[in-house]
Amino acid sequence: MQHQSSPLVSATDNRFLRGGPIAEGILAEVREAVAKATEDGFPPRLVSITVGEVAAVDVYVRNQRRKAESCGIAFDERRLPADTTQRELEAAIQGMNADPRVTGIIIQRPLPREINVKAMQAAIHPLKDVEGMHPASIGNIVYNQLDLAPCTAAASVEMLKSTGLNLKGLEAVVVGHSEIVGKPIAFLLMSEGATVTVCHHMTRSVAAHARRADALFVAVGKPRFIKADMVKPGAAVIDIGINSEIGPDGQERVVGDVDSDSVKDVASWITPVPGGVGPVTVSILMRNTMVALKRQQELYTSAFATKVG
Ligand SMILES: NC(=O)C1=CN([C@@H]2O[C@H](COP(=O)(O)OP(=O)(O)OC[C@H]3O[C@@H](n4cnc5c(N)ncnc54)[C@H](OP(=O)(O)O)[C@@H]3O)[C@@H](O)[C@H]2O)C=CC1
Ligand SMILES: Nc1nc(=O)c2c([nH]1)NC[C@@H]1CN(c3ccc(C(=O)N[C@@H](CCC(=O)O)C(=O)O)cc3)C=[N+]21
Repeated sequence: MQHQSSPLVSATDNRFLRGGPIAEGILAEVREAVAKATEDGFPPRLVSITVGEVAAVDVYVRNQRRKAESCGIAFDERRLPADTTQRELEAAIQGMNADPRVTGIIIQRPLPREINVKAMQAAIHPLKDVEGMHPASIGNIVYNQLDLAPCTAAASVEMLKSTGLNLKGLEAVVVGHSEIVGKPIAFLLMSEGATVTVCHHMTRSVAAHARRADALFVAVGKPRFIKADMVKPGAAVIDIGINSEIGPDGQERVVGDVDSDSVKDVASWITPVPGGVGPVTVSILMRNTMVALKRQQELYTSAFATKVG
């Protein structure tokens, strides 16, 4: 399917950090890894679990399937009914943990309120945690082991790196501190040597912090939350928000958290939505799948290797 690109993105305007080429670069490496693993008898397989009907997740899952299949990764979609209990979901996860054909498990958020998402994330075997959300995976990030990080956070930092800015000592401000986006971004940036400030809904003046940022990461979930007067001239602005709204033409459209019409005149770099962090997030998931597979392969080989003669 052809995605409509943001009207703001123009081929000649290099302030816009387009995600497509970065995503493609990552996928090219993944394709090679998939071919090699398949040849070695370890074909990768992802399982996506969705509970109930969640429109916001559909785009994400569709893009996951498309990218997985384009790399040769098998993709199974399990759609469980909205009234699935936590016990039932846990049992399904245990089954996948035990199934050697399953490389990685993705629990699509949001889950119904009755289900404890943290408990479910922890129920996934750490070796099958391709989203980097298991407490053990998060712990690895804190210990500066960065090869398998939460996808959106890793994608956001990848976008910043594509500017060529030196991250050491860079003033970075992250707005939003959710477990899947804001917090892991802060850890990754610290590991890269940036000086990091994290803002959330109790922060007294988000604007005062944001204006000091050389790199501003925004993951709040509110359209046009960041306006031009909150951005330092010359900054890199990484817009992680994915919000659906009705445009002036009465059509539904996807917008980020940054008022890009005004911010583009102040910032040196800005990521468009759509076409920015989103496609890179999905590619990182594929890369994580191959990191997980490699770990499983190593474990299997060391556990069962028999030397004859
Ligand atoms: N591109 C991608 O791959 C992905 C994009 N997203 C998008 O990113 C956005 C954020 O997602 P997610 O982190 O899951 O959302 P959450 O709703 O979990 O988190 C939003 C964060 O924003 C903070 N916040 C809310 N209002 C304010 C405010 N007025 N000032 C400062 N901080 C505020 C909240 O703080 P507090 O907790 O203190 O209330 C919270 O930490 C959404 O638009 C989502 O769709 C999400 C996942 C992946
Ligand atoms: N466990 C979990 N992890 C997530 O990371 C997670 C989640 N659940 N639930 C839903 C949100 C949302 N999200 C998206 C990621 C990429 C695109 C994406 O690829 N967007 C493209 C296409 C947009 C379009 O086609 O309209 C773009 O921005 O250009 C969209 C949405 C991940 N999330």
